Amino acid sequence: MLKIARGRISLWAVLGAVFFMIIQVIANLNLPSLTSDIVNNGVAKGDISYIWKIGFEMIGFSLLSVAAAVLNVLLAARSSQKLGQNLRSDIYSKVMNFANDEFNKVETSSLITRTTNDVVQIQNVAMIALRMMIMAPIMLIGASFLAYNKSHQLSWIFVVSIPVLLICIGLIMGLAIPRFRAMQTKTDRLNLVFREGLTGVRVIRAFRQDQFEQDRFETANQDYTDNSIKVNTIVAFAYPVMTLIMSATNVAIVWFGGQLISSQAMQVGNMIAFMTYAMQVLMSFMMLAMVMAFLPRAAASATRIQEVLSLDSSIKDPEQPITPAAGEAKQLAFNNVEFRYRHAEQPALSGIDFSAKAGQTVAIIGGTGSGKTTLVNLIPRFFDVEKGSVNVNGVDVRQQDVKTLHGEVAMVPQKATLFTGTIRDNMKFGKEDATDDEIWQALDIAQSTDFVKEEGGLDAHVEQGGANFSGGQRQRLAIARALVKDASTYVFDDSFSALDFKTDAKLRGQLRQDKRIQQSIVVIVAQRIATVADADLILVLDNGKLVGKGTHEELRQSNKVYQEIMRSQLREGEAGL
Ligand SMILES: Nc1ncnc2c1ncn2[C@@H]1O[C@H](COP(=O)(O)OP(=O)(O)OP(=O)(O)O)[C@@H](O)[C@H]1O
Repeated sequence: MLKIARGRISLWAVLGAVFFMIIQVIANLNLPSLTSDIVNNGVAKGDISYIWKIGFEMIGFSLLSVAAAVLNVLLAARSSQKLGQNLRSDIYSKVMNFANDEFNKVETSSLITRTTNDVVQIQNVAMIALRMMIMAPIMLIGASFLAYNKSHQLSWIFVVSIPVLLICIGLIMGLAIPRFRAMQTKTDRLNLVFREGLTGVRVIRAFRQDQFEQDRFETANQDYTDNSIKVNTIVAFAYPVMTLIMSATNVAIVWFGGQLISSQAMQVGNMIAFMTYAMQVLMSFMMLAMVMAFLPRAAASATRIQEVLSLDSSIKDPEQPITPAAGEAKQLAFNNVEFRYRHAEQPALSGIDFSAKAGQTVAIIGGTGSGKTTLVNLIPRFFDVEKGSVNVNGVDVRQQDVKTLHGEVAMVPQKATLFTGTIRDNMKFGKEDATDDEIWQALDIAQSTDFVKEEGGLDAHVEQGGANFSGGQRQRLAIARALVKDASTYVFDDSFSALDFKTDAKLRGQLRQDKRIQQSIVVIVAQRIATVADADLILVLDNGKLVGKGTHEELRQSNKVYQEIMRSQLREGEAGL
């Protein structure tokens, strides 16, 4: 836990909090002694001026204690909130730099729990640490010593009450701690089921799985609730037990103290002070117990946060990045590439070898799961190849600065993702200073002008994930967003499949005529022969292997897989040729 706090919490604020806490405890420890003085020497002897004098001293210590407590709380609250803020920022920027592999290691829902709930646990424990964890030991030692000083004869009461208290605390904590620990994993599960239900709500309805999903959520919810109820019941049980022990201690002090007073072996003031110190001793144990209850849960949270923070992105910048020479003709080359997903037995791609230069279009066609998406994901180095190399503009992608490389590749992923904001905000994603003219031009090529105008132009609102647009419209907006960016390679991963034949053809026609695109390389992943037919180079993939490479005419005449795809589409009247 200390590891994740290091560097994220201000040392000065912590030292300040500790300092004021020490002042508060010293002031609190002085008050019972002054009470005993006022009773023994003032009240008992009727010395009014002594009562005034000690009374003022007591007011002074009380004010000092309050002021120190306020300053301690302020500093502790500030430090713990800052710690939480820094942790959230660090987790977020770490996750943003994750490669695809790391997302497979930690579930997205768990990442959200770790950034929110787990961080709150750390904040809470930091707050408690800066108050109770400092206060309890000082108060325990100070109060025990002062109580013994006030009355040696009554000190044996501690010998009974402290072990009884410790046994009760031990039993309660023994029952509560494992359940406290389980809270985080149960929160994870609850979030996972809730998130899946939310994102898949339409599918759930369409498959009439509402009841199944509801039951699944209820099970997770019930599990979480049962655990919370158990924890709270145990903790609630602690309160009356502690009060009982404290009351019993008080009764014992009054009983035996009274006998000592009547035999003139003790003064009344000393008994009152002893009683207060006894309460402070027992309170210290209770505070320590509370800290112990919070610590395991926070320790579990700290481990979960540390797991994320220590995950190193598998895609790293090289020590000495090579920047492709400016002004040279753009090019893209795959040199005998082999790639395997982590833990996969078979390579997802092997023997991929092709190259393209500025102005050319490379199309990739193949059946479902043949490796098309995997291939294009290697261009912006979302994964590293196992053998061979991927070169963008003449330099191996592994030797380039990752951010610079991403600047060179404009990608339209298979699943179009838009962000909350306006259409303009979304369009500027790849080029912050894009002008409205540039945006309209990109929207025009992407065949989106009409519906964007209908929606209210560039200021039209885009809901979360682009929910207020149809699948085809989202796809076109994602295409336009990529076109706004100045890149040397434009990748369209099955982006035209949601378009009808006519729009698809029009879009590709306009793409070919665009001056900027003419100086770049276009990579199109498609299922339809019509979409790939006019490409300069068509790659035919089958089961991760490159089984055909050439133009439409060449492949049509000699490539069996290509011919089979053509035949199946002609049968279905889909080829559009
Ligand atoms: N993250 C992943 N981890 C492990 N295996 C994966 C992963 N993504 C894809 N694969 C596997 O790699 C192979 C190629 O998948 P890929 O998504 O590249 O195919 P595709 O040709 O794009 O398919 P589609 O046309 O259906 O999108 C498949 O067998 C798939 O199961």
